[in-house]
Amino acid sequence: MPSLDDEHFPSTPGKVKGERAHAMNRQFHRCFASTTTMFLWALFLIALTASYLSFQSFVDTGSRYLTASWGGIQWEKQVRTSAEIRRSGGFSVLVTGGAGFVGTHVSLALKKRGDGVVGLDNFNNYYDPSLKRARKTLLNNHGIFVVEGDINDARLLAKLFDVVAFTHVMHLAAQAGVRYAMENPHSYVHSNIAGLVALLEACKSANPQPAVVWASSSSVYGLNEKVPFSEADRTDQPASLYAATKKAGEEITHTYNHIYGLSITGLRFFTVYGPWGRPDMAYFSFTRNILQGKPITVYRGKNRVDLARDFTYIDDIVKGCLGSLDTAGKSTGSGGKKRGPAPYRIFNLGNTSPVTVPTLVGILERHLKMKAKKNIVDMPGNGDVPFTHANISLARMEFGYKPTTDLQTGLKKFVRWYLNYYGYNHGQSKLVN
Ligand SMILES: O=C(O)[C@H]1O[C@H](OP(=O)(O)OP(=O)(O)OC[C@H]2O[C@@H](n3ccc(=O)[nH]c3=O)[C@H](O)[C@@H]2O)[C@H](O)[C@@H](O)[C@@H]1O
Repeated sequence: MPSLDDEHFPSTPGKVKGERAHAMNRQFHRCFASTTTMFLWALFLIALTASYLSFQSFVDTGSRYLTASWGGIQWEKQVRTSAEIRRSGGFSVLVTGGAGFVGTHVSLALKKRGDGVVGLDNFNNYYDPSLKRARKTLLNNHGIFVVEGDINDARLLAKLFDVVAFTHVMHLAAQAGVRYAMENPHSYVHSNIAGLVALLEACKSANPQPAVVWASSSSVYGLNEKVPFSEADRTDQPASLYAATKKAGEEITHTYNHIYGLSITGLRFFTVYGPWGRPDMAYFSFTRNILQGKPITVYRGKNRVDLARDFTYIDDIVKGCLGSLDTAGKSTGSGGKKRGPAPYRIFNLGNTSPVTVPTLVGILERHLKMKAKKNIVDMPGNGDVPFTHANISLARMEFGYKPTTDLQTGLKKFVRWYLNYYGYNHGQSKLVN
């Protein structure tokens, strides 16, 4: 049986040898030529990719400089002027989340008493950014400059500390909202973990180091059932990713206090509400829906028990924030080196009188003079906790914290603001959320 080779090659042995060698030579050349071509092509493609990437980074860098909303002599002047202290013994405070709900109120209160204030806000679209812009205008009208930028931008933070020797940082920038964490978990890690670390890095390196007061949350109590919630209670059972990032923040700030001597105060806010509030919160979205004649969803706990919150009015929270700043105590480090122990404190800032969600709806109905269309549904497993209730004795002892506004009074002020801000067209033209 002829082999395959015999079929392909002539039968004369000598010739076969020469022909075969020639053929193999040709094969080799062809092969070599095609390898070289492939190699050249590969080189060409690598060069093309590299030049594309460097072009992209050139475009990015270029556009960063073209579109950067910070930097320059005029910008620095605005920052410096805004940070000017106008009372003896006053502070210069960097307020992160400056165009946020609590940030706006705290900034105004600080400015009013003569402290210097610079806001920092990234104006993200978690909720209607036009509300944040309106708050910014309000702040500008009171001589407060709000820098547009992200707490994750280390260069911006370094620049701010370069321009102003901030005595305090009121850190309120965060991804808020308990239930949204299921939709966009990474935004919580980005702002509440990475952003917090970026901020603490800047604070620890600053010379002098500022004292840091920052917003933790009542949600850290998670599945804790002991009431009222005291600072020493368990906080190792968070019910939502949001709560977990706030709890992580308490641990992270502790390490910066321990290693670098940063003065740290964490404030556990309890469901803060009021004028200029957050449209994603229940009292706000209920008001909008009631005015628009749309239904509202009222969650109900296990065994048909109503959910309850220790709703806390914004003016009381502001007093708590200022009291915390006033008693913060100094950071001890400088240039990233600890010089001695610094204070590390955590306080509840609540109202101490929980109110059920249906009662909240009833109060809104009375203030709005309209009936709500209620859909009552069992609380979905979305990170919510059935109730919150603050023990505030620690804050009372430390800086005389004493909330004075009940929900009825506070919601009346909120509704007045809401109607004034959105008008009687039920907010349809202004609200996005
Ligand atoms: O105290 C806190 O630490 C937290 O307070 C609020 O979180 P939450 O108490 O859940 O506030 P809302 O979203 O306004 O909800 C209030 C109550 O209304 C209920 N609710 C909410 C939305 C809704 O459509 N229906 C409804 O019944 C919730 O279950 C909850 O019991 C804030 O949104 C958080 O950012 C903050 O950290």
